[in-house]
Amino acid sequence: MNVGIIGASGYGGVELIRFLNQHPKIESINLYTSSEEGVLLTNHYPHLLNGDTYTLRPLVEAELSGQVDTVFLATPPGVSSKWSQWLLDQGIRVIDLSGDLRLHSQSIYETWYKREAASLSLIKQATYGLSEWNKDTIQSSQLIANPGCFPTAILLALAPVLQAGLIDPASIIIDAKTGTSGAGKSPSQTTHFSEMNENFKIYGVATHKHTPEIEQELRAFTNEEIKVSFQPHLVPMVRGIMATIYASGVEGVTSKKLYDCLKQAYEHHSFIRIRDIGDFPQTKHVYGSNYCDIGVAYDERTNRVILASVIDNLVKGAAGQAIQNMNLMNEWEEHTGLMVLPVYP
Ligand SMILES: NC(=O)C1=CN([C@@H]2O[C@H](COP(=O)(O)OP(=O)(O)OC[C@H]3O[C@@H](n4cnc5c(N)ncnc54)[C@H](OP(=O)(O)O)[C@@H]3O)[C@@H](O)[C@H]2O)C=CC1
Ligand SMILES: CC(=O)N[C@@H](CCC(=O)OP(=O)(O)O)C(=O)O
Repeated sequence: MNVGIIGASGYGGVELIRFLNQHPKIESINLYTSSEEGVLLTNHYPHLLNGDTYTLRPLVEAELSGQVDTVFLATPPGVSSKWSQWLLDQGIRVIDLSGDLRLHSQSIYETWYKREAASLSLIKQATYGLSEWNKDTIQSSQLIANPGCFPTAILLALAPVLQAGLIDPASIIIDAKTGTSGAGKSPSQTTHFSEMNENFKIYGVATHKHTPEIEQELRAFTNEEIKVSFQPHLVPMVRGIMATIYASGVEGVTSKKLYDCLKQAYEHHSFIRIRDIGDFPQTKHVYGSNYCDIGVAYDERTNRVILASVIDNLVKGAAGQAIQNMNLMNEWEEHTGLMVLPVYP
C-alpha cells in the first residue's frame, strides 16, 4: 500500500515514518509539505537516514492524486477541514491526527478550540478512532478522527470500569501529566529548556480542549451526560503521559473487582497491559511503544478508586494508534508494524 503523510516534518509525522518504514504492508511513503518543497527531510532529521533521503513533496492535488491509498494528516487545526473531503472524493482514506473531526458538535468545537469548525457533513463521515473500542466502525470507515493523546490514556482506563458500573460517573477527577513533545516541534517560551527543566507547570486550567472530547466519548459507555474535572500539567520530560484518575467507588467495589474488570476488557488486546494489584506503571514502561499500561487500586478509607494510565503521547497518543487504525481499516492484524518493545531505561 502507498501512504502519504501531510505534516511529515512535525513530531507526529516523523513518528509515523519511524513505524511505517518497517511496516510489512507499506510499499511507499510519500511526504508532503506546505512550506519546504524539495527539501530533504533527512536534513532536519538525520536519524531517519537509511539510504532513503525522503524528499518533501509540495502539498498540491496533482502530487496526491493517484499516488497514495491512505493519507495521514499530522497537521495543525484547520488543515483537515480543508483537505479531507477532496481526499475522500479521490477514494483516498484519511486518518486525521488533529482534533478537527473528533467532536460531533460544531458549537462545542468552536467554544473550546476558539476557531471555526469543519463542515457538519465532514464531521459526520468521521469515526472516532479509539482502536480497542471502536474496531467495527473503524473497519468500515474511510475517515478516522484519531483521538487526542490525553483522551486516549484516560478513556482506555475509564471505559471498562464505567461500563461495569464500578464508579460514580459524577465524581471523576483526572490529574494528567505530559512531556513537551505533545506541543509539537515549534519552539516556544513555554517549552524551551530554561522554562521546563526542573519545573512543573499546570496549564489549560478548566479550559483544556480535550475536556469535551473525553466527556463526549465517556457518554458512549454510560449513556448519560458526564462532566469530568480534567487538569493537565507539563513536566520536564520529552515523551509520555500519565493520567491519574480518581472517582468514588460504588457499594461493594474492591481492588480485585476493578482489576478483574480491566483484565477482562482487554483480554484480547495486546497493546493494553493491566498491572497486577498494587503495581503501578511509569511513563518509561511504555516509552517509544504503542502500549498503554494501566494500574488500579481501591482506597477503602476514602472510598476512592485510583487509576493510573500511561502512554507515549507520540505513539499510542498519535502515530501508533493512527497506524493501528490503518491496520484495522485494512483488516490486517492490528499490531502489524507496531510490535516494538519500549525503550528502557
Ligand atoms: N505531538 C503530540 O504528542 C500529538 C499531536 N497531535 C496532533 O497531531 C497534529 C500534529 O502534531 P505535531 O506533529 O506535534 O505538530 P508539529 O507542529 O510538530 O508539526 C505539524 C506539521 O504540520 C505542517 N503544517 C503546518 N501548517 C500547515 C498547513 N497550513 N498545511 C499543511 N501542513 C501544515 C508543518 O509542516 P510543513 O511546514 O512542512 O508543512 C509541521 O511540520 C496536531 O494537530 C496535534 O495536535 C495529536 C496527538 C498527540
Ligand atoms: C504539551 C501539550 O501542549 N500537549 C498538547 C496535546 C497534544 C494533542 O493531543 O493535541 P490535539 O488534540 O490537538 O491533537 C496540549 O495540551 O494541547
